[in-house]
Parts: sequence; C-alpha cells; structure tokens
Amino acid sequence: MSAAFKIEPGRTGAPRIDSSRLPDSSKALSAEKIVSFDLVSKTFDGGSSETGFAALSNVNLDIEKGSTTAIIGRSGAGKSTLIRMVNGLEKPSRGRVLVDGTDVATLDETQLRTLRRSIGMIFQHFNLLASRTVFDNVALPLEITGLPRHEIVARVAPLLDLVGLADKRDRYPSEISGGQKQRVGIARALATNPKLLLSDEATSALDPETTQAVLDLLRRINRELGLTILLITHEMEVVKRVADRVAVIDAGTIVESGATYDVFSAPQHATTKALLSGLPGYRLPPEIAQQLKPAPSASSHAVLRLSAAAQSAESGLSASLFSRLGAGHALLSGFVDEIGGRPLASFIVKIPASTAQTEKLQAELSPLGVNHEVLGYVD
Ligand SMILES: Nc1ncnc2c1ncn2[C@@H]1O[C@H](COP(=O)(O)OP(=O)(O)OP(=O)(O)O)[C@@H](O)[C@H]1O
Repeated sequence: MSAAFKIEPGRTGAPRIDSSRLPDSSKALSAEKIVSFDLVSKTFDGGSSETGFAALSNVNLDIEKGSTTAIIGRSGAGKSTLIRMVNGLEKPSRGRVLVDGTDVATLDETQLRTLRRSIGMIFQHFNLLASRTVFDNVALPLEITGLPRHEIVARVAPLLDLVGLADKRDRYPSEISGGQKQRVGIARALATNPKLLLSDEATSALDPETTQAVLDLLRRINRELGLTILLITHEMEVVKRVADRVAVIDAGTIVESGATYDVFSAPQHATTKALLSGLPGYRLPPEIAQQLKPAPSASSHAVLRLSAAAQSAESGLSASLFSRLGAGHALLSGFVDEIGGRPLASFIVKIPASTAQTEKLQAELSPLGVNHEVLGYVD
C-alpha cells in the first residue's frame, strides 16, 4: 500500500500487501501527487435549513500522478461535487484542493482558464455539439485557444487516429454510435494535451461491449500517454478493469481507500461491501441470501467469503484451503476475477458455525494468504 495514498479509517486490519506483487502499471506510479484534497468540506445552502447541507466533510485524498483512480459511492454521496472541485467548477467551503501543488481557490479567471485547459473532462452524455462534425467537435477547444487552422489540423488528425475515428471525421454526432460519441469526447478532452483526465460516469450510458472498448482506450491513454485519470462511477466492473486506486465515499466522507486489488479483495467498510456485492465472486447464491441471518443458532452454519491471489491457487492453495476448513464445509460458489490486472480467487463456503470462530479460523487461513469474511449464518 503506497504511503502517498492517504489511508482513511476503515482500512485498518486490511491484508498486508506485498508491493513486489503489484502489477507493472502500479509499480511505475510515481509517488508524486497531481491532486490533493486537503480537509475539504462543502456545504450547500439548504433552503429552509440554517446550517445548509453538508455534501462533503473533511475529505483527505491524494491522487498520484500517472494513476487511474476511481471514486465510488452511492447516489448523492458527493462524488460529482468532489470531482468538480478539481477544475474549480465547485469551491470548497473549508479546506483546499491542490492541483500540482497550486490551491485552485487562489487562481484568478485567467489562471483558472489555463488550469482548465490542462484538465480534460468526459461526461456520461458526451456533451457534443450536434451542429459540428466529429472533427470540429475535437477541434473546438483548440479554436477557443486561438490556434491557427493548420496547427489544429495537425493536432486533431492524430487524435482521431488514436481513438479510431479517422474515417468518421466528417460525420455529425447524430450519425455515429454512443461508443463513437464517447471516443469523440475523449479525443476532444485530449486536444489541449491535458495532464489530467476527469471522467464523470463516462461509460454509464453505454452497453457492456462498448463500455469494454472505451475502457480499453482509457487504459491505453493512461499507459501510453502517462495521463492521470480520475473517474467517478457507480459501475464496479469499470473500477476493477481500469482503476489501480479506489476511494469509497459515503455521505460526504471517504470511508476507505487504497489499491483497487486490496480494497476489492478485503473490503472493510459496509458501504464498500454493499457496492461490491453485485460482482461475481461476491454475489451469494439466491437461496443462501434468502436464508441468511446475522447471528448463529445452536445448529447453524457460517457463510464465509474467502479470497486469495489466484496465483496461489495454482500452487495448490485450494487443496490446503479446503482441507483446513474441515470435513463439514460445503463450497457454494467460486470465481476467479481479474482486479486491476491481477487474478483474485473468491469462494463462498458454508462451515459449521462452531468452526467459524474467528481467531482459530484466522490462524488457519492467514498463513495461506487467504482473507475471510463471515457474511452471516444459515441453519
Ligand atoms: N448545487 C447544489 N445545491 C444543493 N445541494 C447540492 C448541490 N449539488 C449537489 N448537492 C447535494 O449534495 C449531495 C452530493 O451530490 P453529488 O452530486 O456530489 O453526489 P453524487 O455522489 O455525484 O451523486 P450521483 O451518483 O447521484 O450523481 C447530494 O445530496 C446533492 O443533492
């Protein structure tokens, strides 16, 4: 776990992380911060309320240069408010937002315009101008800066190549698909050669196949151009596919953050667990979910979720794991997923409640590098 990513309450007790096992993209991250939220709070005027509505409270979060960081949380948790502070669209009521070390609140209009040119943004509904062709949409931010036409052409053409739309340059937005519209949005966001790309639910309006293609493109941009990406999403599939870092926000507070692999393999906070519960490997078989109780009775079984690096599974982990669970266990489901480029094996098992006493089980499973979580009890 990198020290540059502030650890919030809730990550205590998380599994130890062997940084030598981090994927190459994570290793390549510099510890330099591109964005820092420093004790940021935001209160909106609350209509009849005198105190207003606290949308963000004391948010501390660093975004590492070169990372792809996802901010996740339920609807209304404060994700958009947080991300909009990075380009000065929203101002903190307290605290500071630093971009490359500069407090955004101290910038005058001209400096703010310069900052915004260095930050690209893509949106759920693409925000393209219907009256402009693909080429002219991408060219727009450059026209605003007053760049001569020949330089605009020289900049836009390779961007259209990068996003695979060179053959659509003269089409209008109404003549291209949703995925292609988002590619135009990405090319437009890259036109001013930004150091940071903000993504606000960029794939939420796309079908799964198109989402994959757009995510692949974002991953390429992150790796090949070294662009830092800060995204907000409610899609956990998006997080596990592109984000090397994740921060979980709940009611305006960061409740958990860290490397995506660590957070996804051993979620600590109830909100994180709830957000992940729909992913394969976390999902309970429906008949078990229906029966699940919070406390054991005399004859009940504990339902556990076990997770471990799948490489260990190849080296005989599953055999030792299941032998340590004892003869009374039953495997309810198993899934190997890829989180941030690393395989993670998850099993849902049922064992006699008497063998699920945490300390004993911990002693059995820890040496194998297996995390476990008691999800509840069934008869
Ligand atoms: N301009 C505003 N005035 C008053 N309240 C606001 C304003 N903008 C946001 N809020 C409130 O602040 C809270 C956080 O809003 P925000 O849009 O940041 O959440 P979010 O996590 O992005 O939600 P969603 O996923 O639904 O977009 C919400 O309760 C919202 O109603």
